[in-house]
Amino acid sequence: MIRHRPFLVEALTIAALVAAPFVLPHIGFSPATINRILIWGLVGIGFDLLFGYTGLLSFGQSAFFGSGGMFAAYLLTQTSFSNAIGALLLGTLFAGVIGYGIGLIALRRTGIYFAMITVAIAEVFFFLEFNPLSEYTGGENGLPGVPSPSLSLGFTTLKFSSNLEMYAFFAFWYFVGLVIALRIVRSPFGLVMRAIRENPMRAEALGHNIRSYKLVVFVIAAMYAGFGGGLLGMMQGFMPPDAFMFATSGEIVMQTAIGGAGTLFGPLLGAIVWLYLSDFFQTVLNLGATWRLILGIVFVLLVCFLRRGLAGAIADVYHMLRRRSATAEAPVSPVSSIVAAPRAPAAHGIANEPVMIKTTSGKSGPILTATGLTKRYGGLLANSDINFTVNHGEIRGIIGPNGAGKSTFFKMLTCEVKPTSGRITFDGRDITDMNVIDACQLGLTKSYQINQLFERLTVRQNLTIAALGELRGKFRLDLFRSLYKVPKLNRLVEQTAALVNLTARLDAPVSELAYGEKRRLEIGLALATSPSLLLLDEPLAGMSPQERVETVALLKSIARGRTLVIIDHDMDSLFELVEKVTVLQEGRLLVEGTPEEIKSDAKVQEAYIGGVYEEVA
Ligand SMILES: Nc1ncnc2c1ncn2[C@@H]1O[C@H](COP(=O)(O)OP(=O)(O)OP(=O)(O)O)[C@@H](O)[C@H]1O
Repeated sequence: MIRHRPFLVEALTIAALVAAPFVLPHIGFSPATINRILIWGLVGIGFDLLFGYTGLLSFGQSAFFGSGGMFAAYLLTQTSFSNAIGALLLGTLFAGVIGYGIGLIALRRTGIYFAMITVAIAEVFFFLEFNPLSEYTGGENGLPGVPSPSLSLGFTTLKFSSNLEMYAFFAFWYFVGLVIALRIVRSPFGLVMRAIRENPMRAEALGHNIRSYKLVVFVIAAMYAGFGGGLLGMMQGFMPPDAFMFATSGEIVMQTAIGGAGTLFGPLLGAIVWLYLSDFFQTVLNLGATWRLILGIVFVLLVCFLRRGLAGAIADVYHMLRRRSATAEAPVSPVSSIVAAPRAPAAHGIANEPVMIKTTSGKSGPILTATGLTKRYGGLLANSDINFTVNHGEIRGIIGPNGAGKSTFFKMLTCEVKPTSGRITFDGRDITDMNVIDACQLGLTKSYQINQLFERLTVRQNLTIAALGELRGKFRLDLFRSLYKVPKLNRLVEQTAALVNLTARLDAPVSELAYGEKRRLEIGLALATSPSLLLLDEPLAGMSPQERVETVALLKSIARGRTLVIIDHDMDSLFELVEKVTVLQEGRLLVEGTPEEIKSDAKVQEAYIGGVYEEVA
């Protein structure tokens, strides 16, 4: 087991920051380069939260770096404002406000389209700086005369003018930035960020409003960049216009890739390598313009051979050594970053604790009603005029040949896709026009036919992500709250793991699970949202005969006191589980009845002639 050592990372960082200005000059780093590394490292922390933790690749950080820096420099050089730290913070705020506006637009798209929008935004800001706003930014001359940082204590003023004094100032802010980021990644908010990176579709289906989470992270990254821009102006005594250049964004991306994304320290390590090599190639080897070519080749080699970057490689070696030395202990699960997500303390005697996952609690009557449900994909009628009712506490099966429209039907019920016509009522509310996030928050969710897990996280983290949707609602700005401190979280996670028989695998990464275990986790994710109605889409799909027997037994125990609708092609198993069966064929409801009635129904036999039913009947 990996023990979580509080403040170990922080303590090591302080030690490294204190030692760096005395050690690095001996291996060829100039004092100015060391200060620059800290600035890039700090900007990179914000970028890493956005890219490494949330999976959003932005090429627009130069816009915020330049805006925050110019704003602070303008205050200090063109107005009577003389408080250096105040100017830095106002520049940061300015970058955050711009980040909010841009985030609202850019985050409407995902993937490559999001990245391309950020490229365009960086270019727009570069143009604005040089042309319409040159009166404020100095255009191609930038803003000269930015004072070095100082701090007024009332009785005296601390000035940070020499390289070493400036280093102390920058190192302090780097540390503050790091501590803030560490708090964020260790919070419930931080775990949702990783869920978005791994599988945004599933994060939404588990009730998280991922658009709001992404916007907050985008603003945070913009603020880190804006603060770094302010520091750059103070370090150089001049705010350069090239802060706005696209190359600035590119360097942040490359340094993070070299150092290792999703580690927080990666950008700093990347900056060390990048700036050292660029200094070395230019000033020591006098390579002229060729230095860019060599640096490019080094970048390609590093990224190809260290796919998780330097920080990832260091973490891998560290965990390998720990695994070797801990032969007597249970196998250690590799973590995906230097900063392992905190492990909640183990629950004791969970059998005696109050049950966190909702059961039907004695309600009766319909929980879900679908009326005239129809879904058309272009010319194809996937579902046609389906009327369907499920009562509280009922276990319903849905069968039908391949392509009968079963999965489409589930997608409409959970509000993943909008029906072309018809209405859906859940627990007395019309949910037809609702989205999947709100449907999950209401207590309606499903497990997927093809696993939709958070592959690079552990089983515990997977279940925690699902439980957080239930316990925190669709969005909460708990950036600085510890995961340990979310009430009831640990109990809900442990009880869900027990229900799907994964207690012994809680700290294993999903990528190490056997297929049958992954299928159980798929069900566990849906269960951890504590649904009032759980839809299971082919829970037995792809399982071996032995796994099927075990999973059917598991489903029987889950079914107790719950309302379930289960789709499966394995009719023997399904008929063992359910009280009533609905048969779909070619998008239409063919017939409903008990398993016995369905087995002997002529229409069903005809629908399946030559198909699955004939084989199992
Ligand atoms: N997004 C989509 N766009 C276009 N057609 C779709 C889409 N999703 C499903 N379909 C079509 O709708 C029909 C019903 O598909 P659906 O997946 O709901 O069937 P199913 O009964 O779940 O099948 P299976 O048992 O093979 O999973 C199929 O013809 C399928 O090709």
